[in-house]
Amino acid sequence: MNNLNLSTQFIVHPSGTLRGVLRVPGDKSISHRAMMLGALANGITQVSGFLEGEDTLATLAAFRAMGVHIEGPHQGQVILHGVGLQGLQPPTTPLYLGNSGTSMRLLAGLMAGQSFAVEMTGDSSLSRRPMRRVTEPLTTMGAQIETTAQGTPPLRIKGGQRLQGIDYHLPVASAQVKSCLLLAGLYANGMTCVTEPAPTRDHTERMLTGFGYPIQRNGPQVCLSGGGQLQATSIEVPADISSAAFFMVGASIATGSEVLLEHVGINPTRIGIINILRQMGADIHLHNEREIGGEPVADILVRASSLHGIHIPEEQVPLAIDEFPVLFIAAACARGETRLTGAEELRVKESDRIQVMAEGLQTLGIDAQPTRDGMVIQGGKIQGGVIQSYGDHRIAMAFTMASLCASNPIIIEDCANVATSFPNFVYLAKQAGIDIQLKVTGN
Ligand SMILES: O=C(O)C1=C[C@@H](OP(=O)(O)O)[C@@H](O)[C@H](O)C1
Ligand SMILES: C=C(OP(=O)(O)O)C(=O)O
Repeated sequence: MNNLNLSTQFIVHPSGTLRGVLRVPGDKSISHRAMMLGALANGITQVSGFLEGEDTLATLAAFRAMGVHIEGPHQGQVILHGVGLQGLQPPTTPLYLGNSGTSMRLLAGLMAGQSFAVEMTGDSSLSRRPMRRVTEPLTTMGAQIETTAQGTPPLRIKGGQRLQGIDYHLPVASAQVKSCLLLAGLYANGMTCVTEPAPTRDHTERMLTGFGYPIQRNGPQVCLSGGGQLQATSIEVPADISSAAFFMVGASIATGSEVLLEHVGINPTRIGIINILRQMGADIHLHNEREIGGEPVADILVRASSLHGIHIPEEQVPLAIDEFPVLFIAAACARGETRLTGAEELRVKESDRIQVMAEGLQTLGIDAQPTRDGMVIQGGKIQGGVIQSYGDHRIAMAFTMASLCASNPIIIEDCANVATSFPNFVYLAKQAGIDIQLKVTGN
């Protein structure tokens, strides 16, 4: 996000192969949760590998605004002087959360349990995103929250309410809603249980365990009781598989490529990208598998291969939810038809990722037909063209990878938000062999 009326373009020329050893930045989901739990723990939490992206910095700034002393970030190191679950101070201004849905939805759960009122705002994209999915169950727990008439931000949370535990069945597979309710449950009377319709990322559950908070898992259900304490710990954040995904697809589609992605989180609830690409014929090997701070990690070796279209299994959708923009690029470069169904959630991300990706692929000469809940893509020859990313970081990075199969340059508009999740994307892309220029113009 910038507020100086600057416009940021990527100009990407077709280039040959992707090569090298790359370490992409820290996992966004884990970085957010490390700030939240570290701030609310008793004692000092040391975090390394923190993602210094705009989204996670928004979460960090929110806790500073509520009186938490936080040192850093400095080269991914953050030291949080936890204030305990009851130790936050009322912020003096609304909490501005930029582009970050994760910040707003998870903080909604935490803020519902505070004794003071909070207002949370965001940029134009976040201000369009649906919040009833969190405000409705939080209201059932006893919270008092106002949204716009459309159920979008700003959120005004009254505070000072006694929350009651809830037994909630998620209507959509969403880790943000699950996490929001578990975090509210820390402040609730009795037990809070959340049942998910399909597995979603479980970083909140793993990290709560790491902070010594008892949780019970029973198949699709996870429960905790309010009234406990978080004990400070140290956290090493692995590299983000959602950022690595761009290079996994890039290396798969660019002839002669070989890329080693180091220290990437391979939590089973996040590896849809590996499962789907392998089913399409990708050459992906995991090396040096290990566990770090309760999260599995590996080095991922990807070599070029000849991809073919598939019908993406629906159970993989929540496990790859942020990777579909770049998976659509893989599909455009694959032989035959790729069909995605069961992914209507893509319509309510930073942009409508079904519509925006279909539009961009069509601009590049690909037959991509959007459907209510997915897309049908015929692999083909990618031409050059000018793509609108609509300020969505993952759209901008996905079309950068399309250049590896393109016949002519691709210009991508409105790319500043790449800094929300992957601030050094252009640098790493260049290092790996992509011919990318960043052009910033004033208007
Ligand atoms: O919990 C999280 O950290 C996230 C959950 C996902 O959102 P949903 O829960 O809305 O699917 C994902 O798209 C987002 O980037 C991060
Ligand atoms: C959907 C995303 O993030 P958020 O919901 O936190 O804005 C994303 O990073 O792709």
